[in-house]
Amino acid sequence: MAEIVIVENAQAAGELVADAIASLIASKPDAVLGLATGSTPLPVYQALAARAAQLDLGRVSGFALDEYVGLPVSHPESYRSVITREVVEPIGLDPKLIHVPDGAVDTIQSAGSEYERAIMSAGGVDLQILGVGTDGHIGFNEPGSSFASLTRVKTLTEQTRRDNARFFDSPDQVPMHCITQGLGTILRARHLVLLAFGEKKAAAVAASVEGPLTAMVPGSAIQLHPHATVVLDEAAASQLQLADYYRYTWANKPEWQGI
Ligand SMILES: N[C@@H]1[C@@H](O)[C@H](O)[C@@H](COP(=O)(O)O)O[C@@H]1O
Repeated sequence: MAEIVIVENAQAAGELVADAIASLIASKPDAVLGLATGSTPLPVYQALAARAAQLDLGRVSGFALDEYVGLPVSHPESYRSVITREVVEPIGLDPKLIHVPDGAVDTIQSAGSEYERAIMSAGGVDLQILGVGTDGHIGFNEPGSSFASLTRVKTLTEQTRRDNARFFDSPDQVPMHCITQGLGTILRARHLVLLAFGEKKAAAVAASVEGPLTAMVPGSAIQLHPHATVVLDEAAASQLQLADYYRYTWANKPEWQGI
């Protein structure tokens, strides 16, 4: 089972995950980070930006989870733009080392396999940051996604398009298709760190962490991973049956052990 850490708030979660990333970079200056979009990982990026001056980031590379298909990269809500604005610039990563799947329609047939090759040739992802959708999706792997899936095109559910409509002028501007790392791609990363905050994620978190392994809940794939950490606030943890056990385990964890 994943290690579940329940913290006071999103800011504390951001600090905790930034600590893990900082120690990864200290021991491996060419670390490969798996980057997620969405509002959830923002406290991690903010905490990293705050300590960027103490980190040697020149060789750190990154791979985003997903991208919309058919949205020009110059669009402010393309994930390429979001990653540049919220991750690369504030933290000061080298833009040449940051990869986002290519959502251009004319090359979409080969974009998935090219992305898989790029991840492999970088040596694989060391630490993958993940959020979770209200329907349990990770990346853009909607319910029904195979646990063995690799980077490919998916059709977004109505629920995901509604959830993401807040970033667009109207819901029908949210693209219908995306290209996303598969669950199989995500499971190859050496450490998964899934974050979730707020009551509206509580059901997806409980299903992912304690529910049965099922393609109906893509987040449940993390149960297959040998090193997965789930960082939650109280509201997101509110439907977990074993919450007291997770608190007890964390409180008694040796100080020298990170996440
Ligand atoms: N593709 C992204 C996911 O990677 C993200 O986890 C999810 C949740 O977003 P938020 O963190 O804003 O709740 O939204 C999008 O669908």
